[in-house]
Amino acid sequence: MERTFVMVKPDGVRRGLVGEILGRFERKGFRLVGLRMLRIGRELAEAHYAEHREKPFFQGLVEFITSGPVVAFVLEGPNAIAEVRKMMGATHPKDALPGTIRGDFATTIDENVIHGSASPEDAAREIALFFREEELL
Ligand SMILES: Nc1ncnc2c1ncn2[C@@H]1O[C@H](COP(=O)(O)OP(=O)(O)OP(=O)(O)O)[C@@H](O)[C@H]1O
Repeated sequence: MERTFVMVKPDGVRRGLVGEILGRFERKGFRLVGLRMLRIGRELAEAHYAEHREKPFFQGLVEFITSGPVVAFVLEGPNAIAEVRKMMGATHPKDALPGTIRGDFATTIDENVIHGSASPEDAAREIALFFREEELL
């Protein structure tokens, strides 16, 4: 059984897509093991996106992810990391197929609605950044 970290970004929350997105993962059969709504601070944003620190879009990315509440959650299930990324669709919505979350709900790369861990190492790091052990049930 594998766990992954997922986050509905500020654009998804603002647009009222939380229920739709959580519902897709629940209907697929993943188990929700942790859930919180929060406004990300600059420090957490920079830690979460540390791998992109040198990229030209880093400042914009931090501004965006701190611009409003996000909904962060942990899902558990077989191959959860890869399956969730499949359901999210490609990072750039222009490449995301209809039927995926980004394919159905996003048009631009800077506001692409959802984040999901890319690897087991990322999942462990991101879950620990957002949740205490006792918050995962
Ligand atoms: N060229 C870009 N311009 C603006 N934002 C970008 C660009 N490339 C990536 N991003 C933003 O940075 C995030 C992380 O990029 P990454 O390449 O890790 O994609 P990802 O792993 O599919 O996305 P995420 O980490 O959000 O799940 C993207 O989701 C997007 O919001």
